[in-house]
Order: sequence, then C-alpha cells, then structure tokens
Amino acid sequence: MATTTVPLPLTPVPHSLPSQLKRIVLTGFMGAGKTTAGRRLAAALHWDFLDIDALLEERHGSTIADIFNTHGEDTFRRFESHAIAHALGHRNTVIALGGGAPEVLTNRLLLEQTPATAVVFLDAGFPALFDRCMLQPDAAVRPNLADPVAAEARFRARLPLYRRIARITVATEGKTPDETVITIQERLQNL
Ligand SMILES: Nc1ncnc2c1ncn2[C@@H]1O[C@H](COP(=O)(O)OP(=O)(O)OP(=O)(O)O)[C@@H](O)[C@H]1O
Ligand SMILES: O=C(O)C1=C[C@@H](O)[C@@H](O)[C@H](O)C1
Ligand SMILES: [Mg+2]
Repeated sequence: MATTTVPLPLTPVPHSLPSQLKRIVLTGFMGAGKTTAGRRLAAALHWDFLDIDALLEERHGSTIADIFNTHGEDTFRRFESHAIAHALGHRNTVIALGGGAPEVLTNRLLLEQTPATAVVFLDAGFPALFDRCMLQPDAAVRPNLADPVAAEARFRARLPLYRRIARITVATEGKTPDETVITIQERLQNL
C-alpha cells in the first residue's frame, strides 16, 4: 500500500508570533523582570536572549556597579548605547534593556528605527519594584537604588518614556514571572 510522507518543519516556529517580528525588547524599571521574564520568554520561543547589563559586564570584565564607580553614569550610558545598537542587529532574539536605557534619546531613536522590533514595557508600582530589588543579593551595591527617594523620582521621570517607547504594556504585579511570560506572548499575538 502506498504511503504519503508529510514533511515535518525542521525547526519549530512559534505560530503565535507575527512572522515579521524578529526582536522583542523588554523595558521597565529595575526589578520589572526584564532579565527574569526575558530569559524565560526566549526559552519558550526557542529564541536567543541578550541582556544588555550582562553584555556590558562581560565586555568590561566588571560589574555594573564597578563600571558606574570607575567611569561614572554618563560613560556607562555611552557603553550601554553601543551595546543596545549591537544587540538590535540580532534576529530571533529577546533583548532585556537596563532600567535606565530609555532616558537616553539615542536609545529611544535606535529602538524606534529598528524594524521588526516590539518593545514591551513590564509595568509595576514603585513599592513592588523596590521590594523586588531589595530581595536581590546585589541590593546593597546597586547604582541608582541607594537613595529610595531619588530612585522613586527617577521612576516617575522614566514612566512616560517607558510608555512612549513600548508597543505593549504588561502589568506584572500579582503575576508570577511565568504568568508575565504568557501574557507577553498573548499580547504579541495580537500585534
Ligand atoms: N511578574 C513578575 N515578572 C517578572 N519578575 C517578577 C515578577 N514577580 C516577581 N518577580 C521577581 O522580580 C525580580 C525581577 O528581577 P530582574 O533582575 O528580572 O529585573 P530587571 O527588570 O532585569 O531589573 P534590572 O533593570 O535591575 O536589570 C526577580 O527576582 C523576579 O523573580
Ligand atoms: O535603572 C538604572 O539606572 C539602572 C538599571 C540597571 O539595569 C543597570 O543598567 C544599572 O544598574 C542602572
Ligand atoms: Mg536585568
């Protein structure tokens, strides 16, 4: 008896994502979950994951706190812009930005002008974000977090920028990281 062979696709393509989408960029304040959710989202999609803070630490052979202490924030922001430009050259990649990246006009323009790129804002209130950061082992040495009043002022100043650069906003409070990842995927389906 003759049999018909149906060819299987060589790589599993997540059918839920719009096919033209080549990059997902996560933005939000410190503690928003960009790294945690970003890594899990990339795994779920079988995409690569690039974390801008981790790229900088690798490239400079020192921690973010040491880069701030040695070079100052302005120089850190220049390093960060280079790393973002590099990361945006990758396809099928989830990119976790640093929390302060949208403060810099160059970064906002890079994101806006890179095609096939969806920016997702991971939203939460300042108290929840601050608590999440305080639970992390590097809390004591984190730049821009030492003074809670100044940190909250930065948060407020950045909020409109996160919202402006993002195509999608996902509320993360009351969700687990995995629920955040599922919501991001659901929202991307409807882009
Ligand atoms: N709904 C959620 N989504 C993502 N992370 C969550 C959520 N709820 C709690 N968390 C926790 O919050 C923390 C987020 O830390 P993470 O390092 O991922 O933040 P980040 O946005 O990358 O911050 P940074 O700008 O400092 O790099 C993690 O410990 C994570 O487990
Ligand atoms: O919000 C910020 O200003 C920062 C966030 C982190 O991701 C790091 O990029 C660094 O600690 C600065
Ligand atoms: Mg991070």
